[in-house]
Amino acid sequence: MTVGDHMTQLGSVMASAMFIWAIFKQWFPEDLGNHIEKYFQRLVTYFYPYITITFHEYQGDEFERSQAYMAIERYLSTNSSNCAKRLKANVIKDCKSVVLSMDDYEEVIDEFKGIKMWWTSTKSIPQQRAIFSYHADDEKRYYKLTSHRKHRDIVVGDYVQHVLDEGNAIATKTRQRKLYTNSKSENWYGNKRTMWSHIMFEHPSTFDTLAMDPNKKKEILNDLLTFSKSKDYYKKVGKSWKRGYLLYGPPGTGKSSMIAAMANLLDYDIYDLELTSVNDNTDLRKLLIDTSSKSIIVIEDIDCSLDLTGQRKKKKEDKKPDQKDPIRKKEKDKNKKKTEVTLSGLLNFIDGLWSACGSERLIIFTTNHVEKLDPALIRRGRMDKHIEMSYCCFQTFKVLAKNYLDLESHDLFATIDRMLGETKMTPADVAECLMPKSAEEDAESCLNELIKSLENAKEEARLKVVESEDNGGQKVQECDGSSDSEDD
Ligand SMILES: Nc1ncnc2c1ncn2[C@@H]1O[C@H](COP(=O)(O)OP(=O)(O)OP(=O)(O)O)[C@@H](O)[C@H]1O
Repeated sequence: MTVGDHMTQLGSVMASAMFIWAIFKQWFPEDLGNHIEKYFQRLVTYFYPYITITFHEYQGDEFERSQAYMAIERYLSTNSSNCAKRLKANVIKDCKSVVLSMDDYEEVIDEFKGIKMWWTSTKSIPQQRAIFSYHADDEKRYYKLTSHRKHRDIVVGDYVQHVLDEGNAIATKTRQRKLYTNSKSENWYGNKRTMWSHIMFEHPSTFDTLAMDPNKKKEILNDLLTFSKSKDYYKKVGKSWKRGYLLYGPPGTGKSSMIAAMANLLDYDIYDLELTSVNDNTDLRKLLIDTSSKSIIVIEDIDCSLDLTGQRKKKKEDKKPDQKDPIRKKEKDKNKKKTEVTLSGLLNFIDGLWSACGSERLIIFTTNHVEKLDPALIRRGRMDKHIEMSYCCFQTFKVLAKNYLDLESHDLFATIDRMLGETKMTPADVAECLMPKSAEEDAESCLNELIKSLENAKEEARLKVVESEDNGGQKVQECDGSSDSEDD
């Protein structure tokens, strides 16, 4: 008879005993019943020849999924999915591959140094669950490892460590990066797991495809690589291992493309934090705690997300009546209603005590209006590196021409170089011109289209200047006129 058979028999004997006890318990006084139950449990433990260890998905009040649970999940998916009969399938990578894991209450057997280990995946459902308030997220999952008591040292020491190491190694090999976004605070319920939702992150932008000044690009690349290798350095200087980047520049200059390239370079997840969906500072902290290491937390268009812009300056401005500008007042009121996250809450999020949870993290703000931001928000130490993404220059154009047309040189390049110096066009607009619109369109016609667009942009800019000069002149005349009338 195998250990498994013994275990099954013992299990059923004990289950029967428990059942009988449950029937008779009601006939005993409560105190006596509890006493008997306690000693009965001890007796069972004494004779039970196995040890069991449970690994819970969430431990105590922690927000994060247990690292051990996740490592075991990966280990069992890889090593035991062949023998499990009931499996859960997770489809990943655009439905191209499937990862199998044990279904609830499924059992598999693993072998280590000739010793059998039984793994069961189980879940507990809250006892006082009300039928209407019950939600799948309230279930608490755990893995149960059972083995013979005589191998206790090997099981607790070597085997558990082996499973965790293997699980972590699998994670590194099969890691699929994710793009998270936060759901509205009102929709968080159950066991804290609904704060972030995600999709697989598969953005093609890299530092090779990113069009910008090559020296600036190299500097950013080196900065990122140095950061990712500086765990010990950060520890030595007593700083938490994170770095802040401020990306600013007009729309269409590649701020989002830069973030994607950073994530691809460092193999990090992205948390796209929508501040307007966060109720208050407490919720902001909860979100932060629920992010993982090796990640980028992005707040795009920080100037629009919140009424955080130049709060100190704002105090002075507040004295100016908003009645003069009803649209601005309306906008401000709308922002106030949207969220109660404050500047100090956000500063805490970036470098307060809670920000030290997790490590190897980038925090990135993007804005189209850097001048509007409160200096406290972007001072060095918070936003360590300020990166300006600017209009297309010739160097930028050359990268785009290589990406879009496979061209490294052309007779028209000289004209484009001169024209880019004379007018402002974003890389997004240049890229649009360079993209062939039909199979017949060749590289030269794309370059000609770009030249035409540049001419148009130059003409539009010239007309704007003339118009504003005219308006300026008119205003001066009006002023002169009014002073004349006063004199009169
Ligand atoms: N510097 C760049 N290098 C390569 N491609 C770029 C660059 N800038 C813009 N593009 C192209 O233009 C598109 C829009 O750029 P992107 O979204 O990165 O700009 P953005 O600055 O984030 O704009 P917004 O401020 O409106 O979000 C991208 O999909 C990309 O194809």
